[in-house]
Amino acid sequence: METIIEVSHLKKDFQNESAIRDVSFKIEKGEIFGFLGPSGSGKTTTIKILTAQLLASGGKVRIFNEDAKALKQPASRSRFGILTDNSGLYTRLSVEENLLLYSKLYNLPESSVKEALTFVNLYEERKKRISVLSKGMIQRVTLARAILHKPELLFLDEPTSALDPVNTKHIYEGLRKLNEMGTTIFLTTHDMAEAEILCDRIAFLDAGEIRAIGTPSQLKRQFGDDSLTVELTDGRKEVIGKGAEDAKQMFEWMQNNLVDRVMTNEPSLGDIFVQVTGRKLL
Ligand SMILES: Nc1ncnc2c1ncn2[C@@H]1O[C@H](COP(=O)(O)OP(=O)(O)OP(=O)(O)O)[C@@H](O)[C@H]1O
Repeated sequence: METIIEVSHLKKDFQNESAIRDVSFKIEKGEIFGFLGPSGSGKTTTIKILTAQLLASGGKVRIFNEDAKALKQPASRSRFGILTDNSGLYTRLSVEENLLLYSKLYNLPESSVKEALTFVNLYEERKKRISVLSKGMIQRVTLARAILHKPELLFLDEPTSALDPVNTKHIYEGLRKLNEMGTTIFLTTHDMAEAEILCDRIAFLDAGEIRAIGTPSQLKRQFGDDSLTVELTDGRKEVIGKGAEDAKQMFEWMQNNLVDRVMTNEPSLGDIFVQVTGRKLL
């Protein structure tokens, strides 16, 4: 396995406030890794440090096995893409003109613009000026710009925060396709469903610290119980475990055709977040 991002003991202090406290994690090539945390937990600060837009107060960040500062070198620029809320688009130019400028910067063929605009479902609106676009459309143009050069590594800060459900689904499908083609993705979100749908692994961030980290199913196993709720045809609801006595009881119900539905009692990511932080993910 090839490690693409390695963060050790990362710290960031702003004046008197500690925004990131001793954060460590590794991301392997081909992963979609999600930083899940409420507002103010340190997601944007982390992504800014990882993309060399902000200096850390302590710790180490290595991207592509080099110090994160190397991302500023022209040779590294084509290896990654970033989506953040500061769009940096030329508002008087059209969607297409903005992307054509970027395609020239990266020496890409013009066809890359059509491909990226189709990816974000904006090809039909390519002639519109940035100044007349909605927030969600601007987010999609910024995403198109981030993926224009099919980077090896993509940083996405809350990629669907301004999108409607149809475009959100479209973007999820596109990101999965990009990932299948080899792009490693680091994304931040406060949307548990998004983390569960997209991410291979998740870190729960709270007040600048990672409280839990793992695949969604590892986290559910670690923090959940493995009981089952059995709904019986006579209307009873019984909770059973996985021991021998419970298995015998289940067998008996099944023999007597009494089982209507069986459901696992695994916790949602939201339940786990409440369990590890003591507060809700809003
Ligand atoms: N430039 C700055 N100066 C001072 N404090 C800052 C600065 N940037 C961030 N902070 C503080 O650091 C903490 C983490 O902020 P950050 O923007 O990383 O959170 P977040 O998880 O991305 O939140 P959101 O989901 O609302 O974007 C917050 O308490 C914020 O006020």
